[in-house]
Amino acid sequence: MATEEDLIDYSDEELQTTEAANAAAPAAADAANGGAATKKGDLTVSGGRPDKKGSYVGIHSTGFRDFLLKTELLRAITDCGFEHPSEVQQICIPQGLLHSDLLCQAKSGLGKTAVFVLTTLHSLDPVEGEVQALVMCHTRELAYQIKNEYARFSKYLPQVKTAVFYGGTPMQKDIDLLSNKETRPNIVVGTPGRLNALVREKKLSLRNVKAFVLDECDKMLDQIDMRRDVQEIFRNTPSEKQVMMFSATLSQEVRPICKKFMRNPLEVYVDEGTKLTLHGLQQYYIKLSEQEKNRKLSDLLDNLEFNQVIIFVKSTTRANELDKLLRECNFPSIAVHSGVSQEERIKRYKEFKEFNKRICVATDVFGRGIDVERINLAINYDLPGDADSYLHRVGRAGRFGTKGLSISFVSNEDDENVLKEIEKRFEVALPEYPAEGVDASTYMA
Ligand SMILES: Nc1ncnc2c1ncn2[C@@H]1O[C@H](COP(=O)(O)OP(=O)(O)OP(=O)(O)O)[C@@H](O)[C@H]1O
Repeated sequence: MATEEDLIDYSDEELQTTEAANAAAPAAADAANGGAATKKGDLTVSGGRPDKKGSYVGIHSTGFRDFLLKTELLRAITDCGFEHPSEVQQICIPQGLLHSDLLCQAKSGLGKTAVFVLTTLHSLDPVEGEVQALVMCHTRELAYQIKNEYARFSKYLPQVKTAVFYGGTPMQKDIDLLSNKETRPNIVVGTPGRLNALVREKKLSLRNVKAFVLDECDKMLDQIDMRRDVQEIFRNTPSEKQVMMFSATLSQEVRPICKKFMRNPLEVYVDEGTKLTLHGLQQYYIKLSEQEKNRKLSDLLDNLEFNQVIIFVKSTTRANELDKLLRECNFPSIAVHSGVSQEERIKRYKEFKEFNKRICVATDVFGRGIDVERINLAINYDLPGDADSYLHRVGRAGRFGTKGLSISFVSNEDDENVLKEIEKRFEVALPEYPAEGVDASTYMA
């Protein structure tokens, strides 16, 4: 576990020290593991804790029952319609249940959320008034979504209380909930700014925290303000606890930063770019000028079959303008971005998630983590600035191995460079969208 001093700030100098330390750490983990990292399908696995038979990652579980989870959880899993654990769940849930720290990368949409939700719910001893699990992520809608995942899985555990806290809402409501022992949650989900404010004001006590989770951890630790909040919150938790972090993208640079918060974590990585590509997702680009984008988008929406579509733009202004334009053309559109009130944002998120709207124009607030089952078309009206953001965005379509289609508009030299970066990073050739279109049966489930 990193000491407090280690976490004060991440100057370049300090990072070098950490990298040196971490260069030794995997070797130590491998030695304990009896050899090099293990390959499990698309994943490379190392570190972690031994199970009863002394094996580290060779825990063979084909069904959720093999995890020996609480029966209440197994019932909820069945109700959710989950039949088999995904690869990442097979590897990480048993280790999570052994209280091992986890640093986990796996493709978009393959069920990372259930890893920490099930692990924390299984390990939780719901003592009234004790916050035992703390889960943080980078956007308010994602926090809201995670809170709902806890609700789904704790359906048969009525004594477990979960609450979500994020900015843009009256803090007094959070304080009221936390100040009453009877309403105080056992599991807190939230965004770091609000959580840190509650901790600083001594309204949220973290002294009983046993599990500390960061979803989309690379994003959270990349952004300096968020990282500062995360660190401050971390310092207020006991040193003896389980730390788990997740993302579909974990660059070599961010891994040592994540590991500063951990003790001999199980490390799960997708080290080959090709293996981050979603197999069910067809990806194309269209070269066009900025002026041609609206016409092209309208043609695509008219001609393509889709259940729900998410259209990404680069700014709140553009999101509003495009949404307005689409609605004027009678497309059932909705816009989600940081320029609307928080209450309205959640309302729109729900409308889209519940299939009351089929088209969502969004900025990057919806670029990661958001899980809407029926999205099978993702359009980059504006291409993002980097390959990782692209991967997260297109991963909104084709969830949990389903089929999907993504189309990216390329309208200037910067876009062309990003396109090249995407092809290089994920070792894929991104073809031009065919003039004759794409047969719906190839991307519709
Ligand atoms: N074992 C399972 N069987 C069936 N569906 C599952 C299973 N595990 C997760 N899912 C479903 O798959 C979808 C994607 O899961 P989740 O949102 O956790 O993915 P993720 O790995 O966090 O993706 P991202 O990196 O994009 O955030 C969800 O709708 C979830 O309910």
